[in-house]
Order: sequence, then structure tokens, then C-alpha cells
Amino acid sequence: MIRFDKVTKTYPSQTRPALQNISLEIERGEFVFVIGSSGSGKSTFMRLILREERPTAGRVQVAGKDLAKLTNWKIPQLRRQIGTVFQDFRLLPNKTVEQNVAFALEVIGKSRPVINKAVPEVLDLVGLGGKGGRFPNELSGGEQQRVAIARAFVNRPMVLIADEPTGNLDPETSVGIMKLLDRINRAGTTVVMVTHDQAIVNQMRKRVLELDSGSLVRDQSRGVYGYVR
Ligand SMILES: Nc1ncnc2c1ncn2[C@@H]1O[C@H](COP(=O)(O)OP(=O)(O)OP(=O)(O)O)[C@@H](O)[C@H]1O
Repeated sequence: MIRFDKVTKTYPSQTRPALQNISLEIERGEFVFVIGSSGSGKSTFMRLILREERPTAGRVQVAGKDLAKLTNWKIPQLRRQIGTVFQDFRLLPNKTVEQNVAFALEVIGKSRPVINKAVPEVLDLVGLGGKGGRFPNELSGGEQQRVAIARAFVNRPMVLIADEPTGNLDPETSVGIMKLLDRINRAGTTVVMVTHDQAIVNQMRKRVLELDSGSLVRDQSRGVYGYVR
């Protein structure tokens, strides 16, 4: 589903690469944690998958497509297949829960009947049935993140990219969010999640990719956060 071949990324103003000679493959349906200290290259890794950045060397493939060969007008098509969730939720404050989720479908041209069916379904799935009329500021942090996940998932993307989705949530709320991401993964969506949350990584026992100064220093199945070599 996602493949990196000897990928190096050096930002224009930098001398040290943000990512260095990364080769790996993430299969369809996998759940993968990306860990590493601040500045180790996690966000760069995610941005390469979304083609928000291009590699300096090497090749990134998503769903069999070489991203270097994607013409600009095909990029929206790629991003449509990749749902994104962030630490800070990024909901539209002046739209209700329903409208936030519906908006994701409107911008890709879905018809009103399709939207009217899909939105309540996905809100039920994330446990927010009945809260569709609320505004984001009338929800808890955990509920806001559920809306963001609903919005990312409503189009049933192949891949869900989550950048510290529990970073602003307390441990108990985080467990609920992880259960939801796990459910989405079990339904077939590949999940790639950046996190600093040791407890979550240790509880879930999924594949762990660890970056250190731009290098992949660990690729462990059923991994843990701290690893004694
Ligand atoms: N747009 C940019 N221009 C120049 N350098 C950048 C840019 N984005 C990131 N970097 C540098 O690349 C390196 C990797 O950054 P990146 O944001 O990928 O790390 P990270 O692991 O996501 O960090 P954090 O956990 O703090 O979010 C860092 O040295 C950073 O300063």
C-alpha cells in the first residue's frame, strides 16, 4: 500500500537530511506506529506519503503509484484516498458536527442524497449519533477528535494518517480514540499513526517504526515503545 525505496529528503535550507535512505513497505490493512524524538523525521515521512513534499532521492509509492509520476491534477485524487487526523482536530468552528463531516464530501462533489446517508452513518460509527447538530466548541476534546476521524473516514479512504491524534487528550479519552482507530483498521483501512504516547504503543502491540535523526532505526512487528537492544 505504501512503499519507500531508498528515500532521502533534505529540505532546501538544510544540510542534514530530515530522512535518510528509508526503505520500507506498509501492506494493505496494516496498523503502524511511527515513533521517534522531536525532529527525527516523523512529519516529513507523513508529508511524503501525502505528496506534500517530494523526496530528494529515492521513490515513494502509494497504492502502486509512483508519486513522482503523479501529475499535479492527480494529486487531489491521491489525497482523497488518504484520510488525515491531527492532534489539534482542525474542525471548522462555524459549522456543526454534521456540516463538518458533510463538507468533506461536498468538496469532492458527492451528491446530496449520498451525503445525507453517509454522514449519520459515520457519526454513529464514531459514537456521536445524536450530536450532529452541535458545534465543535460544544464538544469535549475526545468528541472533537471523533468528529475529525468521522470526517477523515466518511469517504472510506484506503489509508488513514494520524499525526499524534491523542496528543491533546487525557489517557482515558485516548483509549477510546485508539479503540475507534483499531475498529477502522479492522474494517480494512491501513492506519499510520505518529505518536509519543508510550502507553498506547505498548498496549496495542502493532508494528513500530522508529526514526532517529532521519534514519529508520527499528521496524518491529507487535512492537513496544521503549526497546532494549
Ligand atoms: N519545511 C522545512 N524546512 C526546513 N527544515 C525542515 C522543514 N520541516 C522539517 N524540517 C527539519 O527536518 C527535520 C525533521 O523534521 P520533522 O518535522 O519531520 O520531525 P518530527 O519527527 O515530525 O518532529 P516533531 O515530533 O517535533 O513533530 C528537523 O530537523 C526539522 O528542523
